[in-house]
Amino acid sequence: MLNVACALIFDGHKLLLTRRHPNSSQGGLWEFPGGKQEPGESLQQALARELMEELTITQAIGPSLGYNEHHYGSKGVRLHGFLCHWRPQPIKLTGSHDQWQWVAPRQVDTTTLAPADLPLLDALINALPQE
Ligand SMILES: Nc1nc2c([nH]c(=O)n2[C@H]2C[C@H](O)[C@@H](COP(=O)(O)OP(=O)(O)OP(=O)(O)O)O2)c(=O)[nH]1
Ligand SMILES: [Mg+2]
Repeated sequence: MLNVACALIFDGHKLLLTRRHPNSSQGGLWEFPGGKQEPGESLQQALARELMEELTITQAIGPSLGYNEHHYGSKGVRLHGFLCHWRPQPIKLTGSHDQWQWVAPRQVDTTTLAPADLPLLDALINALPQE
C-alpha cells in the first residue's frame, strides 16, 4: 500500500484543488496537492516537501482528517488528508499539475475529483460549521 499525504488547504471559504498533469496517473483529475511518503519521513514532512516541490508554497500542516484506502487497478493507495489553513503566497506550478482552482467545498465537482479523495472532502465538509 502506497502512503500518500495530501493537503486540504482551506482559506475559511474555499479549498485549493490542483489538476493532475495529463501524462500522470489519474491525469486530468483534480486532487488535493501532495505526494508519496519517502523512507524516513513523517507524513507531515512528506506533505511539506511535496507542497514546496509541486507548488512552491510553504504551509503549516494542520490536523489529520484521517485516511482513505483506494485501489486503482492493482495499485493500492492510502491517502492521508491534512487540513491546512491557507497562508497567502504566490503559487507556482512546477510540472505535476497544469491548473489550480479555489472552490467552495460543497461545490466541488466530484465527477472530476480523484475518486480516493471523496471521503476526505466529506470529512472536511463535516468539520465545517453548518450553513
Ligand atoms: N497527491 C495526491 N495524490 C492522489 C490524490 N488522490 C489520489 O488518488 N492520489 C493518487 C495519485 C497517485 O496514484 C498517487 C501518488 O500521488 P502523486 O502522484 O502525487 O505522488 P508524487 O507527487 O510523489 O509523484 P511521483 O513521484 O509519482 O511523480 O496518489 C490526491 O488528492 N493527492
Ligand atoms: Mg504529487
